[in-house]
Amino acid sequence: MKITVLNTGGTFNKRYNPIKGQLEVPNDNIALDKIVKSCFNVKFDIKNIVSKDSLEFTQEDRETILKEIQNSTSDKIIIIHGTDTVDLTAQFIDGKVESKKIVFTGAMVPMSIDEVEATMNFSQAIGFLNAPIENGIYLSMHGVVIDHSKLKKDKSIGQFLLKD
Ligand SMILES: NC(=O)C[C@H](N)C(=O)O
Repeated sequence: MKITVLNTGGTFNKRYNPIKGQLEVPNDNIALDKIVKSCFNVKFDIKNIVSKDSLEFTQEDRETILKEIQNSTSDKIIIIHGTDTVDLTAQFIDGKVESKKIVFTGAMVPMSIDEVEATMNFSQAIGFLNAPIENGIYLSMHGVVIDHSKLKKDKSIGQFLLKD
């Protein structure tokens, strides 16, 4: 199986910069590389297209993501995205892409601080894409992979919960 991964930054990728004394979104794929090296049955094509906290995303960044999806020859795409505005990007993409299975994911805690949550959110996206699913725009967070419109970040508790 082949999966394209578009890395757009977010907390998933953040690492501590000891010189500046702060967490930063790096423009590399070190967090992802760590996970995919255990996926012996999947061939990944990983592309770093935006490296930002998603609170700083502009319309141009969302256009960049859309263009990458539309130009991709792959029909299975995972997008690593910051959790604060992943809903906005998923809504923007919705209706503009056909014949693809797109799964957005991210993390509340950087992979560099605690690997569990980021690895779970990403791995469940892989498992989902392994199944015979319909084309669509999905979100993979905190134990579910579901149509993006059905899962929402509760900012007061830092959890993605199913909408009623
Ligand atoms: N957990 C996160 O990813 C939050 C971060 N502010 C972002 O949206 O990039």
